[in-house]
Amino acid sequence: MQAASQVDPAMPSSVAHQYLELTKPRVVALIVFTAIIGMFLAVPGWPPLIQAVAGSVGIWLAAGSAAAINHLIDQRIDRVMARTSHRPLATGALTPRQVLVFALVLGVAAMAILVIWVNTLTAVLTFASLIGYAVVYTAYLKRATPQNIVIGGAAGAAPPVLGWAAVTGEVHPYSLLLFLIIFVWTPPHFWALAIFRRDDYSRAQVPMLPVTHGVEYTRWHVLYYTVLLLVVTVLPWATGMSGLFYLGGALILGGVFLYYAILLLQPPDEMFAMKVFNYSIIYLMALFAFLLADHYLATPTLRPGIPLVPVG
Ligand code: HEM
Ligand SMILES: CC(C)=CCC/C(C)=C/CC/C(C)=C/COP(=O)(O)OP(=O)(O)O
Repeated sequence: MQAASQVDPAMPSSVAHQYLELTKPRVVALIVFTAIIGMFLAVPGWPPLIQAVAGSVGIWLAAGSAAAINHLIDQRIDRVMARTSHRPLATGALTPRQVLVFALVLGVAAMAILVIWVNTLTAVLTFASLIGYAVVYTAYLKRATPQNIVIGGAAGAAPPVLGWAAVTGEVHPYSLLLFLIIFVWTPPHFWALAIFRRDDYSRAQVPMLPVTHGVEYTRWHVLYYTVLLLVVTVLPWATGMSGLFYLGGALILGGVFLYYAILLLQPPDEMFAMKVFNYSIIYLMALFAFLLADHYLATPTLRPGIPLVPVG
């Protein structure tokens, strides 16, 4: 079965659809979702409208630009791997020049929007994330070390910090907790998929963990990071950022993730790794939804009252 591909390769696709495909729309949708939750958590009521809307659009365009640059740099790899062989550059539907111009237009528009309507701090941090993913991860780490996605995960984990900074102009310690959650979530998210797609990576000579260290080793590392994730997701409650409603949700979602990770050690079938991968996406979406719901529903008295920073 074809894993989470964004365009059915059997269907004729419009030029607009090909450009959309370059932006990795579903991945970027979840990235922007986490940024928007960061904005809502940053303030007691509603976040300021202009900064919130412009911040979301700017982060979305920047992430789309980074994804398009990833397509450009990864052309050779994408052509070799079954999962990515339908991509616009791999099939020749778009030329490298078209992709470069598109990425530049998105990137420049993102920076202009963030500088003009949001703030310089958000623009600088977003630019750093763009370079972190498009250049540091894609051009270097991905080809250099099986720890590529652990280190490179920092770019994908940045959006809640970007969202928080967009509406407050500061990097708050609480926003770094949200960064930490996505950072620790990334290895089980990706390695589950990489286990299933290991032949693709092996053929493309990309040193992903299941290729360099084997499937068994990778399964254990999915489990280690899932345990760590369960611990890290308690921190928003333990530091007084979120209440018991969030904690309950985090423990249930994390418990299910842990159950999946344990089953993955002796999976019932070959497809099971993809079930873990798919659950990882539902997990992150639901965890951030719990953070948001808790922010508005839970009463402060349900919090343990150990704020990271002095209140007021
Ligand atoms: C270094 C960090 C990451 C790596 C290496 C990674 C890797 C991947 C890969 C290889 C896919 C399959 C894509 C496809 O088949 O087209 C995928 C899918 C996905 N990823 Fe990640 N990911 C990372 C970070 C993130 C982050 C930070 C988010 C969101 C917060 C995210 C959300 C998603 C979603 C929603 C999908 C499903 C896309 C679909 O259904 O087409 N990923 N990821
Ligand atoms: C500005 C900003 C917030 C940037 C966000 C960066 C971003 C778009 C992160 C997405 C992470 C991702 C899909 C990694 C997979 O790349 P891969 O090359 O390993 O996967 P592939 O084989 O599917 O291309």
